[in-house]
Amino acid sequence: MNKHIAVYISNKDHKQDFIERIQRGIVLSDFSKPKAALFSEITINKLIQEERIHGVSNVVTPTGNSLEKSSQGERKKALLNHIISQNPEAIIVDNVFGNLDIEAQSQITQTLNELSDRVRILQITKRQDDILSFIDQVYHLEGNELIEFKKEEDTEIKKEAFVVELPKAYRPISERINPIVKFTNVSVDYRERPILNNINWEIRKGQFWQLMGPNGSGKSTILSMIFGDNPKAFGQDIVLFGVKKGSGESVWEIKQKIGYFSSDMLHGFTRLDSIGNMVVSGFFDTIGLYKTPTNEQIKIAQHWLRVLDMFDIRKQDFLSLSKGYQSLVLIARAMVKHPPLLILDEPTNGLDDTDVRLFTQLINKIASETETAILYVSHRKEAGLNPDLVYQLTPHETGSIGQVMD
Ligand SMILES: Nc1ncnc2c1ncn2[C@@H]1O[C@H](COP(=O)(O)OP(=O)(O)OP(=O)(O)O)[C@@H](O)[C@H]1O
Repeated sequence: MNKHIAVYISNKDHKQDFIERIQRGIVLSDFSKPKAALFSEITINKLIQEERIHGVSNVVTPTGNSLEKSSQGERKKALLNHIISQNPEAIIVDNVFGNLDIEAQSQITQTLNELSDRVRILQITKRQDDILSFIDQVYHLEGNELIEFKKEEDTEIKKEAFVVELPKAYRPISERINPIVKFTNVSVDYRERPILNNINWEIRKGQFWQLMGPNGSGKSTILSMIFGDNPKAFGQDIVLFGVKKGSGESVWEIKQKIGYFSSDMLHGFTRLDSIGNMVVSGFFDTIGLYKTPTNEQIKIAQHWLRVLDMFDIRKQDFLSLSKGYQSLVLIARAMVKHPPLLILDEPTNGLDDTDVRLFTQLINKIASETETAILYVSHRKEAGLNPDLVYQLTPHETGSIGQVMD
């Protein structure tokens, strides 16, 4: 009988180091290299790097696109199929459901269930709800040691974490900017493959939206037309902050009005910066501080640090914080300029249960105390996070159509 193991880790544990120790046979040696394959975003990122260097990858995606041009979900499905085709003795499964839509989650659960008859599975997860049903034993980490994990009653006091009121708007959000985003009959295709079909959607001041849709339905494509410089936006009827896209405004001008946070940002920082500098740098849309902030900007940033209860540790290195606390700092960084729109792109991917609770409280506070509209993109319905409106993309052969759900 196979013994399947889960290790329930928190953001305080160094996941990548832990996985490396497993692969080197230092711990859980049945899952060392080359016996066990690694199903993880770490592997996907490595494959994308290789693809950039060599131009090709032997991992085939369902659309035939390169991994880099594939959606997050397509990449994960392709990697799992590739791993299965290699017949490994064991698989390390890291953050199994991250970025996957509900249907893909149930497909992957079924595939792993079937595999579990012949392949040993080691699951690494930060979310208790994600522990797969066939897992025989669950551990958690204490330092480098594995300790048997028993689900305890949730003894944590669920008190409100952020008691300080949020700072008032730095510059009032103009009454005239409404709607903030308006798409009229927007259609997109890539190499003649239709992705979006006649999208009509508007985001109004202060609204809290969730953008949903299965993997590959075009969520990131929509975001890149709002926030990025996707060339597909040109010639389309997209109005951002009252200005038609492509009519002369620069990407920089648009970004000034948008606060953006994606869980991917947590992997991008290498240089050392203090927590305080990180927050105040949000006024300049730079990572780190290159300009001298005004006294007003410093005051607002300090106010946000007090909201996060991090004022006293503002001089500490940002990178010394856990991923969960780093996310909170980056939300404050996105919010200091009090933008009309805050985009949260898969924000809880990779966070642990405790951090998600804090994160949810901060977003709810922003939704109730500011006039900033929130666009939250995720497959996950986080308990306690309640968007007012959902925009649902449903794929069709002629491209995804969009619908407003209440
Ligand atoms: N530059 C590109 N060239 C070709 N195809 C692309 C490109 N960018 C995206 N696509 C394709 O467009 C489709 C929509 O991708 P998009 O990333 O917008 O989906 P998504 O809803 O965000 O998916 P996920 O939830 O998996 O991240 C996918 O099939 C993807 O492969």
